[in-house]
Amino acid sequence: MVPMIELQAVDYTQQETEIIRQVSWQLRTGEHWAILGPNGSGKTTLLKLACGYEWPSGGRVLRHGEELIDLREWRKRIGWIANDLVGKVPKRDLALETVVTGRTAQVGLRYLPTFKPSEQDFADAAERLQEISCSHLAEKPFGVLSQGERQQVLFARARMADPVLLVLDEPCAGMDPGVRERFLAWLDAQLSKPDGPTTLLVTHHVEEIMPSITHTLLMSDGEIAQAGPTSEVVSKATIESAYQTKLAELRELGGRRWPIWG
Ligand SMILES: Nc1ncnc2c1ncn2[C@@H]1O[C@H](COP(=O)(O)OP(=O)(O)OP(=O)(O)O)[C@@H](O)[C@H]1O
Repeated sequence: MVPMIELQAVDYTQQETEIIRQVSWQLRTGEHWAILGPNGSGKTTLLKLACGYEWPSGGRVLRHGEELIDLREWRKRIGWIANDLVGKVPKRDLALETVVTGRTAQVGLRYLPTFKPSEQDFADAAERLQEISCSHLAEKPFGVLSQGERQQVLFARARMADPVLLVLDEPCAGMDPGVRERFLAWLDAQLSKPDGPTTLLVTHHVEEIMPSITHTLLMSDGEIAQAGPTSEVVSKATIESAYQTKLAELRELGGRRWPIWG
């Protein structure tokens, strides 16, 4: 099978600083990957290169085996759920209205003069919420939702564009442990579905790599330190080396790996 995305010896330099060096990696349709790595190691830059928001300074990025594709069309098929999006959604827009805006690249339904959703758009949005067991959120203003519920609504919104790839950039940042655990259990159930979209999850926390996220890529100082099955990549030695700190133990429990620092 031709990879959905293939990076071949990719370099990325800005202001004479090498941010990404000689990165080669393949993402195949249906795979779910976690992207780990210390602050500033190049995770977001790698995603931007893979998704076509930045151009490499050297090497090649292939999408479905081709280098030259219409990037505007390609980007439309990527659901990128970043935390800055949460801050951009008007608080009084209802969850259903927020999901509807997944048909455009913008948020804020009441402020989009050129986008007048049809009844079918609203019906599709309701279906997206129903698919992920979140119909009860439809009539709630986005501003009153918990952080976990906001991520669920943005997930449904991303699915309005029928994405081939979902990118979740630190979705659990700022969640309390209960909200986080419920969100992760829900996410794991979504990603375990056979028709679930190919997914990349950026996180700083090893225990957020749920069993459905079968592959992990570890960035270190602009290079891939390791990439492959989560069970091989996420080990005590690699985590200690990546974060330059001691682990007393990396405990396996419930299909997840829990670091005990110190
Ligand atoms: N356009 C740019 N110009 C100059 N430096 C940049 C640019 N984009 C990124 N960098 C630098 O490249 C490095 C990698 O940034 P990147 O955002 O990819 O890291 P990250 O692993 O996602 O970090 P974090 O975990 O803190 O979000 C950082 O040192 C950052 O300051």
